Amino acid sequence: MSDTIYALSSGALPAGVAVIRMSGPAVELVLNRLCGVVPEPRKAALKRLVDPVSGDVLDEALVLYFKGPASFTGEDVAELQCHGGRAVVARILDVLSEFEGLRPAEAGEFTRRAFDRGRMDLTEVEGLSDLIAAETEAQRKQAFRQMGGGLGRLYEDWRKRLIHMRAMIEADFDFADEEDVPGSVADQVWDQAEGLIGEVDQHLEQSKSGERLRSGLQVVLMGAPNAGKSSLLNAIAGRDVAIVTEEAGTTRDAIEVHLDLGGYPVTLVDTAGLRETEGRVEQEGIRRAQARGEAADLILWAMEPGGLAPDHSVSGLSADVRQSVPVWIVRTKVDLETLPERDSSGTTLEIPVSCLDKNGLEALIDRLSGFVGEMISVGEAPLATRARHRHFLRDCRAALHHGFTRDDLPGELRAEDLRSAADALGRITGRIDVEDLLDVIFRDFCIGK
Ligand SMILES: Nc1nc2c(ncn2[C@@H]2O[C@H](COP(=O)(O)OP(=O)(O)OP(=O)(O)O)[C@@H](O)[C@H]2O)c(=O)[nH]1
Repeated sequence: MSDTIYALSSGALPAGVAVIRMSGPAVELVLNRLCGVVPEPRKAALKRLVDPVSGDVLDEALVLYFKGPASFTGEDVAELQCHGGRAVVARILDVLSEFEGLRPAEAGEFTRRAFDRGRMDLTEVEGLSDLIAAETEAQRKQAFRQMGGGLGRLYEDWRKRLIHMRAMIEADFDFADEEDVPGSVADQVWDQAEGLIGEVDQHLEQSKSGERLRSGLQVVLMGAPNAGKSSLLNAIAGRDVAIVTEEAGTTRDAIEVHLDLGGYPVTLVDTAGLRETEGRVEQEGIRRAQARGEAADLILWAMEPGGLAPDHSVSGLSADVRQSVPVWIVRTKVDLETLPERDSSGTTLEIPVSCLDKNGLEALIDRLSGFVGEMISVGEAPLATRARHRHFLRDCRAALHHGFTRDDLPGELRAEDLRSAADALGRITGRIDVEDLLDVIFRDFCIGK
């Protein structure tokens, strides 16, 4: 019999209300001892909680009981909605710890029990984790949809189709008689498999947006020392995040701010100015700046009047980065100069900005929002949101493609490819052989969830 677990499931104390949650076989006994009765399932009951040993009244709380399996974990679950004072919560947790068979829950343990009892598949578990971590509206929507099973249903539908295809081929082996047109069932099946390859490809392509939305876009400020990068970061963030001085080489380590641009998450990164230097700390800062630039979704290259463009700077961007990452030139400190007419034939976008009088700032933020909206265009279709999903989708596609193209192989071997493709999808939803993945997935959860 499993332990009964308990934890404070609500946030930091003190708070108006705190929610203490319990799950496991001893829940009914605990409720009987604490409040003298097990309330009717799913009906809130206002009860005095009493320490069964001393008879002290601990608090007056709303008690909710969910009889398993109709509960979040599938076990008997109770929620004590008590006053959110530190001493109140500490005393109730203390009293719970005295019950035999009760112990504090580990991080993510309630959800892990829900998964183990088949209440949620792995994509739903991940959706729940993302929902708790969501910082912007678009992230919230995506996570909520995934938690509701949208993604899991898509993969389950594909998996069932694959199982059906394999069954058709196997039935064909078993009942083949010599008058049948050879290969006709198999041909139909492999036509369907080809269709599924197309669906997987399309899903993988669209899912780039899903992953970007989950993790946020990286916009990295780069340029020569003193070009005005930190000032720009502060101006866009609307607060003093990075230190600004007249001294070149002020910023050493990368500094991040999280922005919500029209509901989409963006991490804006300030980096050390790029130049040749002997200073070991500054060299390390520049190495980190280059690394952030390589991983960026967009580089904003700050260039002060008379400054150097990325291609001409002493320690500018490598050709590789220039090719793979879009770069916008932000002409900083434009309050100091009259902008010369520039040749508009260049392909790099140039945006004039002054952090002193805020000219051009709004236009820059608007352009950024537009860019982010284009990079993360999510529609209503469920999207893969993790590298883990992509990995197994590629395995699925590879197996299907192998079976589809190798018509020189015996039918049994090709049918095996259908099984491998279905198994790869089963690993995404957790129906198949995922023990090794569980610790990684549940590691991100907080206690009480
Ligand atoms: N006039 C004017 N001065 C600015 C503007 N933006 C920044 N500065 C000044 O330029 C200097 C350098 O600004 P920073 O924002 O620290 O530049 P940085 O590129 O982060 O510098 P490093 O950290 O050394 O790489 C400071 O003295 C700022 O006050 C601007 O829009 N107009």
